[in-house]
Amino acid sequence: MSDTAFDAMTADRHQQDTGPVLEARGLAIGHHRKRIGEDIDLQLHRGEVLCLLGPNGSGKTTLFRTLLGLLPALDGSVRIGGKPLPGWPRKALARLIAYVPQSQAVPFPFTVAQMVLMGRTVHIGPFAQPSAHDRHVAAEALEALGIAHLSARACMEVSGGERQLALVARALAQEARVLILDEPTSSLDFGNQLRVLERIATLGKRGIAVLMSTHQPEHALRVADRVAFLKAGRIVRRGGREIIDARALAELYGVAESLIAAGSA
Ligand SMILES: Nc1ncnc2c1ncn2[C@@H]1O[C@H](COP(=O)(O)OP(=O)(O)OP(=O)(O)O)[C@@H](O)[C@H]1O
Repeated sequence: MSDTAFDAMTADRHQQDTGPVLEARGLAIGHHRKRIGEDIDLQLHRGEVLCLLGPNGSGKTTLFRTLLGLLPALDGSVRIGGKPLPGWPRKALARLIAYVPQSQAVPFPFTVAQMVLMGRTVHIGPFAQPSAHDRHVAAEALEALGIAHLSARACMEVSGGERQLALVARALAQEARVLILDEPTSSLDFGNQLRVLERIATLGKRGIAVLMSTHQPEHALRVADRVAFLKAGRIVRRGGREIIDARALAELYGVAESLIAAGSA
């Protein structure tokens, strides 16, 4: 599909706001053909922040990677913008969806600014250099996450949290319509957690669809329009923020309700 055709198609979809931008139906997920989850139905709409909560090993990352086509669906289907995932050309998908994985080593000596500028790759022609606009967007993303001062630093030489902020900045620079963020605040200090959450909420308001996982229910309470609980590879509960209560969390994480109540006292 040409870029122009793709733009026309997605612009048209956005105007009409037809259906979910991302949808899974009866999805089974796993590794090496071994199922770790099934019967997953999920819909993500434009301008919506959907938070996935679930214990360690419940399948959040596996689900994200399957939704992105990085792992094969073992059953069921994934549709992006109404079209089956396997029908999407890789490049078009890369322009539409940005993914921030849980942790990512950066083995090459890129600077933070260069890495964030890489978010623009999907907008730049095969042998072209980044334009002034590309640099501007990347600089804005660095600014938005409060890491402009790290621009010239090597990615290998910044802290894990700073690198995580740079990865979120790279996703912002990509200007994708769908963001999939795997525990985007996991190694951030309190202030940076709030900064990233605030950014996520803003993106939602701007019409970007965000699917994120978190181990902190209070983060979902801050930004989520909808919440889904994933337990042993199945969505066991879904709804608005109000589904996050002590009893539901106790059941999800297998701890006593009194322990949760004590933690929030
Ligand atoms: N590459 C792999 N090969 C085989 N099994 C895997 C692989 N990656 C993950 N798993 C298994 O799949 C299950 C789900 O893992 P996954 O990483 O999706 O969980 P998660 O909910 O993201 O966990 P966490 O909250 O700890 O990040 C786990 O049992 C895990 O051991």
